[in-house]
Amino acid sequence: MTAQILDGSSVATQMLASLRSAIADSVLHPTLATVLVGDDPASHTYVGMKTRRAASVGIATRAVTVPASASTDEVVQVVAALDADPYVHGILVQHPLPAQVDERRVFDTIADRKDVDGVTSASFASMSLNTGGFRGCTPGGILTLLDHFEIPLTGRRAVVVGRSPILGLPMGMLMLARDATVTYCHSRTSDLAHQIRDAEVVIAAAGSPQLVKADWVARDAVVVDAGYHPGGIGDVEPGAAERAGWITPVPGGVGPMTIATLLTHTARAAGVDVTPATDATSRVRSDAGVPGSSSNDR
Ligand SMILES: NC(=O)C1=CN([C@@H]2O[C@H](COP(=O)(O)OP(=O)(O)OC[C@H]3O[C@@H](n4cnc5c(N)ncnc54)[C@H](OP(=O)(O)O)[C@@H]3O)[C@@H](O)[C@H]2O)C=CC1
Ligand SMILES: Nc1nc(=O)c2c([nH]1)NC[C@@H]1CN(c3ccc(C(=O)N[C@@H](CCC(=O)O)C(=O)O)cc3)C=[N+]21
Repeated sequence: MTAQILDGSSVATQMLASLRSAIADSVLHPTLATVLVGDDPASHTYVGMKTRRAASVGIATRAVTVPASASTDEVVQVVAALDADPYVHGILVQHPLPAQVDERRVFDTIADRKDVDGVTSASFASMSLNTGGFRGCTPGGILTLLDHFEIPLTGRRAVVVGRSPILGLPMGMLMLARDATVTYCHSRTSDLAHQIRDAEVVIAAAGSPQLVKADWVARDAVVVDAGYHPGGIGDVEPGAAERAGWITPVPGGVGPMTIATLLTHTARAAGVDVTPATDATSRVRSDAGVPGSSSNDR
């Protein structure tokens, strides 16, 4: 049996279609500012993808680039100016920033109402405490995807591989808020294979190509591969699809959901009424039904 596909591309396309009509029906002109520090080619590619996708739904973008040699204060000033600009509704500061820049200070300069990427300390607290605000785009997009396919989380053993502040850490907190039993693995975890063999839900977000081996994956597990490496390679070995119950493809899984979530948040930050049906990111519901008991063959 091969896994069923958590098709992020198709869900993202539906979200973008609803977004496009909601924006067209409004008098508002949502604008997203992207801040790119340095000249990392991959980061330019991501920002380019976001810009094109934004244009396709009627969201304007303003791309700000800052030299790779910039200090923390210089980047903070750029973000503060965007905070003060009434024509900018959302701000995305592309991660990672150069080593000399204090990423946390830069993120925390973003005003809460403009934090459409969900990266500030305040947004992290809201995600953890379930008190509103914008979710992180990648973790929020993953949760929307799991909800779309009605994957239950309540009571399930979920393992997150990675604990970065924009992805792994908030992902685990969101699943905890949904009553999963969450375990974090990271670079100092000594028994990664064992942890994954025991997991009913695996979120791979380590940034290490094919780190998660196919034969670690439990039968019928839900596998979300957030890794994204050149050549369409994820953090999970492709053979995992032979064992998992559900799996995200790379490409076509988490990536498109991240962008659709970012753009939905941007429209909402501008005041566009994006109905909950098109966006589960603002909705917190309790899981219907009983968690599936996936049989581990160890
Ligand atoms: N598709 C999308 O929309 C997005 C995809 N990504 C992708 O997700 C991946 C992770 O991104 P990001 O969180 O920003 O990355 P970071 O490099 O910031 O964090 C990686 C995390 O993985 C952990 N880790 C690294 N190596 C191992 C290992 N061998 N075993 C266990 N844990 C490990 C690290 O542990 P420690 O804390 O101990 O250092 C760290 O917590 C990347 O491939 C990135 O490209 C990211 C954002 C969006
Ligand atoms: N502050 C911040 N927020 C981010 O959300 C963020 C970031 N920094 N830094 C970099 C990572 C990476 N990232 C991706 C988004 C979409 C795809 C995506 O759509 N990928 C397509 C592939 C498209 C193609 O290959 O042409 C897919 O997976 O199907 C990939 C990667 C967001 N990131």
